[in-house]
Amino acid sequence: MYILQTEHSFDSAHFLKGYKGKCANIHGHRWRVVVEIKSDALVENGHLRGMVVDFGDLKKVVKEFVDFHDHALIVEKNSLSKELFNMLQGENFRLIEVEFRPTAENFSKYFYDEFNKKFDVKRVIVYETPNNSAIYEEQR
Ligand SMILES: Nc1nc2c(c(=O)[nH]1)N=C([C@H](O)[C@H](O)COP(=O)(O)OP(=O)(O)OP(=O)(O)O)CN2
Ligand SMILES: [Zn+2]
Repeated sequence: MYILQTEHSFDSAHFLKGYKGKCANIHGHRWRVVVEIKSDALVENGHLRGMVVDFGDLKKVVKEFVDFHDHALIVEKNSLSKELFNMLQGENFRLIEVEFRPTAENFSKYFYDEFNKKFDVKRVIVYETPNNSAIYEEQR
């Protein structure tokens, strides 16, 4: 099996509602998203011969979606009061509401599901800090 790997990072804030510790406060990370795609075969003809996919095409898709999350406050749905949420938006802060608690684990599945729409994804690794990461992959 061939595996291609690419990565892109975004800087954003989050907090973990109900967490007993410092991560309950709004704080930021440089989130590093590593995407691996897999294939048993390579393209046989044409200008992509010998490749799984063109790194350029893979990078473009990963960069575009990951960049959407840059410089935002990522908020789990219903974890802020409607009033505060609206006030922050009223101040033009960029909020991204997600359906999940914004942990590294949940982000790894979130990115896996997104990129798996276009590529055969082996796994996604999300680094929340340089030393801590979560991996999502599906059992075969
Ligand atoms: N399994 C998980 N545990 C934790 C997650 C997570 O996503 N999955 N997230 C957090 C917090 O978001 C937190 O930001 C991480 O904190 P921490 O590991 O303490 O990282 P720091 O680099 O800030 O630690 P220092 O010791 O202050 O350097 C918590 N747990
Ligand atoms: Zn955090």
